[in-house]
Amino acid sequence: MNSSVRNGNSCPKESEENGNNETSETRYPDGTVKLRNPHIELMDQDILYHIALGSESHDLVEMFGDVKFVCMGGTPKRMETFAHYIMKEIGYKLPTGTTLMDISQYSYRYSMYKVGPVISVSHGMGVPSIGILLHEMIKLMYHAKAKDPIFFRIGTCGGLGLEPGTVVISDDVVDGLGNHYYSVPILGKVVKRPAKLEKKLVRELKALATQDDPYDTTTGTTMCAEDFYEGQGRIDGAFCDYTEADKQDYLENLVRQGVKNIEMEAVPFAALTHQAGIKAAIVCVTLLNRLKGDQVAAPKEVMNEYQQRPQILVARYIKKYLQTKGRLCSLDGHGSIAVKSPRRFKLVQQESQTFE
Ligand SMILES: O=P(O)(O)O[C@@H]1C[C@H](O)[C@@H](CO)O1
Ligand SMILES: O=c1cc[nH]c(=O)[nH]1
Repeated sequence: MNSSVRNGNSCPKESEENGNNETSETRYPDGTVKLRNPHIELMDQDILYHIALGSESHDLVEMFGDVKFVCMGGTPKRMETFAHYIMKEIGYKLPTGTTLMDISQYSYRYSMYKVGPVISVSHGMGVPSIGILLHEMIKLMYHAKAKDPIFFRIGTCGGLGLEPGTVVISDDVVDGLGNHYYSVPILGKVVKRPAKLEKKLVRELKALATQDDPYDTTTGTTMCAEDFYEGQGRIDGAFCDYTEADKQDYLENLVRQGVKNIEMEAVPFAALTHQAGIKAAIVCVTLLNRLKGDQVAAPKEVMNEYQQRPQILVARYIKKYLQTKGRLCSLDGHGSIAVKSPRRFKLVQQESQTFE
């Protein structure tokens, strides 16, 4: 098949690309998500196959209408852990005798938990896997009529010149060719979707890192690779046709271009949330310094502790947001929010930045 590049029409015009593409094209005035797909509303039902939900089989407004945050990360275990952690952090109480359930368990693909206004969902590894999940999560937010949802990726990565365990908030993303867009072959042509993250959200997250954190939190460009081994310049895959020196040159060149970390989902995550007009951020912890090696060799306990770090930062954001909105957190255990009178917390007073 002849593959050509479809330009222009597929990329929003520059005027649409300020901020997070929050134009009348991407949001309804009440903050609910607008789908840029005319076919969906003409369908009798929309089956969200990979998360085991459907617009007719489930009351999605009742189940998910209160969602404010969609947090995703690679593994089901991390996202189950995050669900329990955020439950404690926001003071959410489950009804007596109940436990958290994996809402998508019968998809046998992704795992999803809901804790009041927070969804915690696994996305698997790599671009196609997170791409499919993003289509279905964006449609879920649309069907649920959730207002102004914010998406987070809570991930792991390889660092470039950073101490292992450093938290990186992505302020830009590139693919393995240095492109700032998501290239998707559609109907035999490559469509380019700008991969953009909202800078304000990056600054708000960075401001939540404290001097007391026993690790660094930094911002920078994230490279999204198509593969863990050769795609990230490793020499320990099943195949390798380059030398250690070639690899070192490549990684050092990335550093000169401002790349701080390498993972495998940043580009579709930034592009599809941007396309949907959804605020989004990527927070990853480095498991190793790629300038010093390829093997992920940290012991399990160390790795588990590292993985909590992005969760801690995102939980601070969620707590602060709910505090600022006066919604922390007399949750009644049924997914609805009983609003408490707003309290101004020390953290809110200390920070000069406010949430919209
Ligand atoms: O969120 P995770 O830890 O899955 O992110 C990175 C990128 C790939 O999915 C995976 C490779 O080990 O880890
Ligand atoms: O080096 C690493 C570590 C975690 N995840 C990646 O994609 N790369």
